[in-house]
Amino acid sequence: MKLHLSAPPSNLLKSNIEITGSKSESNRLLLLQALYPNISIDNLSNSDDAQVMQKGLQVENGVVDIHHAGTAMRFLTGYFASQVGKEVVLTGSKRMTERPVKILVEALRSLGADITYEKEEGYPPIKIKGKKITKNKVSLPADVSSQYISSLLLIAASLQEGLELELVGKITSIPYIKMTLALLNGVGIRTSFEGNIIKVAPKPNIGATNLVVESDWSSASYFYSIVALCEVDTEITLSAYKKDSLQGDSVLSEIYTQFGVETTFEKNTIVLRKVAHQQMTTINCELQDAPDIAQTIAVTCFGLGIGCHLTGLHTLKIKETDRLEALYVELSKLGAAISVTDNALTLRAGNVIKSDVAIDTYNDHRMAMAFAPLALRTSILINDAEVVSKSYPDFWNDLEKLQIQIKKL
Ligand SMILES: O=C(O)C1=C[C@@H](OP(=O)(O)O)[C@@H](O)[C@H](O)C1
Ligand SMILES: C=C(OP(=O)(O)O)C(=O)O
Repeated sequence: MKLHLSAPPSNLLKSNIEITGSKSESNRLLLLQALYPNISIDNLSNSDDAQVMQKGLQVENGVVDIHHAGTAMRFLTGYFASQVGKEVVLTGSKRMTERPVKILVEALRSLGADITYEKEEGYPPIKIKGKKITKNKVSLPADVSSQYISSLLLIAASLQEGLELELVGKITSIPYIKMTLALLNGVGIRTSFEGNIIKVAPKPNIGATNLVVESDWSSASYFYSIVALCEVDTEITLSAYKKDSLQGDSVLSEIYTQFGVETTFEKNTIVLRKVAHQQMTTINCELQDAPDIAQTIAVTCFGLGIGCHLTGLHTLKIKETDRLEALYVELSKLGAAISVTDNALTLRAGNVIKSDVAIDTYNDHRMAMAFAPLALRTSILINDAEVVSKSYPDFWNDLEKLQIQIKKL
């Protein structure tokens, strides 16, 4: 599906949007619920990734296809490795077979798990024969993906002796590890995280516990970008959010003050308001803790004609696509002066934005959603726009509630 997006010349918006639960929190809680059936969950994510996770958890034997869902791939690897009597082949989309799992597989093997590669060493598909895991100490590199660590932490309390992890190297995407620990604590599991050691105490059972998932902050990022690109007094209200979020991407509320977006927490909503402000020429942003909002921020800067230097982006190359390369190609098509390295992106201030450029999305939901707000500055086309369903199936419907005109071509 190819979409043509445009907006009327005056863009002063006022709107309310409801976003469903965080896909990261949802996929963690779904796994915990499979281990501890007394857990109930409200405001689950309606994303494809949460759906494949739910389906995957129901499989006892056979093939589990998690499509593009990185968290499902990594979290289910730990889950099936520790489920005695279950035997599955875990696989996914073509891109998923290029996203590494070796660090996690080696950590699980050193704990006694039975996992073998079906094709290429280090990558899905993998065959997992569930085993009782009795060892309780493992050390693993922490600088490639936090999802390997979360995967181990999520099964940790269900193991006989609990688990102690030693994290080696610079720890990446730390808020996601802290989110996992906070959710474990939320269901009554004891944990500690000191220096590079994480300990999780064993917990065979959990009593009736209800958890409400906060809505997805990464999805909120596209509305931050829209408000930044709109006129003063534009106001978008998003629900349901809270100030003490577990999601690292909530740092958006601070980052976007630089673009004149003010956030107010009112009851269970956030109100994003465009205010008059001094526009900067260039911003610097370290995103090691919030890699999923890099694309949104780069495009906002381009739309505003602001330069940026974004760092801490080393994990972007192994996500749904090589996001650094994809940003380089697509922003260049629009007229940007951009350069990227293996872990950083630099955009020069003051570009003219070319009209009617068709943005390729590379099977990456965030490419489609990050570029959509540019419709407020010029008309733009989005190729394979259905990719958004990975995290935000209602995205285009919600965009239509704003004054963005969407035509299917
Ligand atoms: O644990 C999670 O829910 C996630 C962790 C991050 O991955 P990395 O730790 O691989 O950066 C993030 O990019 C991903 O969208 C979700
Ligand atoms: C990287 C992402 O997801 P995952 O790694 O879970 O596929 C994302 O949603 O931006």
